[in-house]
Amino acid sequence: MSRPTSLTPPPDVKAPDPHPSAPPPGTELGEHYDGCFGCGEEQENGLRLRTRVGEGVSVDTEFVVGPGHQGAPGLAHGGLLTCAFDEALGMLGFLLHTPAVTARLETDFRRPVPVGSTLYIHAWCAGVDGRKIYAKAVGRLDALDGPVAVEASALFLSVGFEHFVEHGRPEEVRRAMENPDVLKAARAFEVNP
Ligand SMILES: CCCCCCCCCCCCCC(=O)SCCNC(=O)CCNC(=O)[C@H](O)C(C)(C)COP(=O)(O)OP(=O)(O)OC[C@H]1O[C@@H](n2cnc3c(N)ncnc32)[C@H](O)[C@@H]1OP(=O)(O)O
Repeated sequence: MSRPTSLTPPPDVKAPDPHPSAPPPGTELGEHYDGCFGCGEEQENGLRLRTRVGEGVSVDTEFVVGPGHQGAPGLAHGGLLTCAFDEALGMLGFLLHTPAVTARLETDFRRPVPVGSTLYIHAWCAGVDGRKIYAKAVGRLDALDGPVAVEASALFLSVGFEHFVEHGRPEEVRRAMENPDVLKAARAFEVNP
């Protein structure tokens, strides 16, 4: 089946406000699940990214590129850079108060990202149209106003928590639901849409 390719919201769609219960700017959003490759503390080989809430529906994520993230010698692997962007963009759902999954993600690599550098990723929501969440992100090298190295555009789709329960391997889903923080987040989304 052919899919629309546009990652731009329809012209009448405006950037949304954060949900009233969204944490204020400056708040560090913890890991959403300890086994997550992007942010989980228990994921041995993961990126362990940390994300802070920005103004409006936006977040800031830092990716410190280490020797374990190489593609070419001394340079970050493009797939891992895309992963860091997916993680940052995925966190926007928490400010909109809806669990959401990536449907489409396009990454533009503008400059090589060397090992030892920090990528400052700023991600924001450009619009919400029904279940569709249009999001953008830019990653700058070594400073908040550093040169642009990577840009991304994405379409996320809001899903219910049943998406994860139905599709995830039962062992991990069960273990995640035993974590009071995950359970609390799931309940908050369910009772306070
Ligand atoms: C228990 C622990 C919980 C922890 C929670 C943590 C959450 C955070 C995790 C964060 C981790 C980081 C993030 C991650 O890594 S998320 C992991 C990577 N993503 C996935 O695994 C998602 C896999 N895909 C799906 O599950 C389904 O395809 C989804 C749910 C996305 C849509 O299937 P669904 O049956 O629901 O919807 P639909 O097919 O009727 O489509 C609806 C509309 O959308 C349009 N459309 C669809 N696809 C595309 C596309 N590719 N391009 C353009 N448009 C697309 C479509 O045309 C239609 O438009 P319209 O005709 O209405 O105009």
